[in-house]
Amino acid sequence: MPLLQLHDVTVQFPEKGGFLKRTIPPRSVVDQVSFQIFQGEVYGLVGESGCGKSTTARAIMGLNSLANGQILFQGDDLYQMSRASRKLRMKDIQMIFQDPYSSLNPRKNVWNIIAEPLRNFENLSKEEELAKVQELVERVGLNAESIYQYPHQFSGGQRQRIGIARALALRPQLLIADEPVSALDVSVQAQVLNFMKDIQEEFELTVLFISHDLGIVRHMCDRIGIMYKGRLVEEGTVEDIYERPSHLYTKRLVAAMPELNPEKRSEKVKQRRQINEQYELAADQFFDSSGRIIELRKISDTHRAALK
Ligand SMILES: Nc1ncnc2c1ncn2[C@@H]1O[C@H](COP(=O)(O)OP(=O)(O)OP(=O)(O)O)[C@@H](O)[C@H]1O
Repeated sequence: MPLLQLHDVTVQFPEKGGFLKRTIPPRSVVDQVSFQIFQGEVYGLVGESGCGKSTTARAIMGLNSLANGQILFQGDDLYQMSRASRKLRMKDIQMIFQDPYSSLNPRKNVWNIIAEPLRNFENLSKEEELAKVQELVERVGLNAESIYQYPHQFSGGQRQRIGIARALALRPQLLIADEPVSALDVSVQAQVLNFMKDIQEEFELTVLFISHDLGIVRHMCDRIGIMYKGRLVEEGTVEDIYERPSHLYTKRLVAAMPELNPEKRSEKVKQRRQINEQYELAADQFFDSSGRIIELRKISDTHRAALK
C-alpha cells in the first residue's frame, strides 16, 4: 500500500472580482490532483510559481480544507478522522520550508526550535531532550554548542540544516520539502541537497520534494509529477519525464534545460570547457560520476554571463 495517496484532490479559494468586488465562484487552485507516494520513495512535484504546489503540500499537512477528493496516509483518510487523530498523525508528516530566514523563530535558540515538536508529542525529561537535540544538531553537521545560539547567528545553509533537524526530531514517515534550497546561494544549494540525499537514505525517508527546478528534482527524485495551473498534467519516472515527455508543458520545461537538450548541451559544454580552461573553473562539473551533486564553485557574474 502506498504511504500517501491523493485522489482527485481539489482545493478552492474564494475570489473577489469584477465591478464592486462581488464574490464570484471559487477558483480551484488545486484541481483533481491524484498521485501516490510509496514508502522510501522520493517524489518530485514540479511546476512554475503559482501552479498549486504549496497548496497541495498544505492540504497533505491537513491545513487546507478540500473541496473534493481524499488524502489517505497509511490508508486512513486524513480529512475523515477527528481533529485530535489528525493532529496525532501529523507527528509522522513533517515539513521543511523554502525560506530558512523566516521559518525559524528568531527569538528562540536552536535547542528550543528543535525541541518544539518533541515537546508537542513526546514527554521527555530535560536530560533526554538535551541529548536528543544534541544528537540531531550533530547529525546535521553543526556542533553541539550551537544549540545555545539563535538563528541570526547562522548562515542560510546552516539555518536550513536546523530546519531539517527539527523536521527529523520526531522521526517522521513522510518529509515534505517545499522548495528547500531555492532561497539559498547556488554554492550552498548543492551542499544542502547532497546532505538531504544522505539523510533520506540513512533514515529511509519517504519525501515529497517540491521544486520549480527540474535540474534539482532530477537528482533527488525517483518519480516526478508535473503540475500546471492546478492540475497534475504528467507523471513518470525521472527517465520518462526527461527522455519521453508527453505533455507540451513538460516538453517546454525539459527543453528549457540546456544540459538535457543534446544539441544545446554539446554547444554549452564546449563553451564551458573553454571558460574552464581559461579560468580553471569546474563549471561543467555540476554532478560527480555517481550522479551526486558536488559543490559548485563560485562563478563570477562575468563568467556566468559568458555561460548563458
Ligand atoms: N489562502 C489563499 N487564499 C487565496 N488564494 C491563495 C491562497 N493560498 C494560495 N493562493 C493562490 O493559489 C495559487 C497557488 O499558490 P501556491 O502557493 O500553491 O503555488 P506554488 O506552485 O506553490 O507557487 P510558489 O512556488 O510561488 O509558492 C496562487 O495563485 C496563490 O495566489
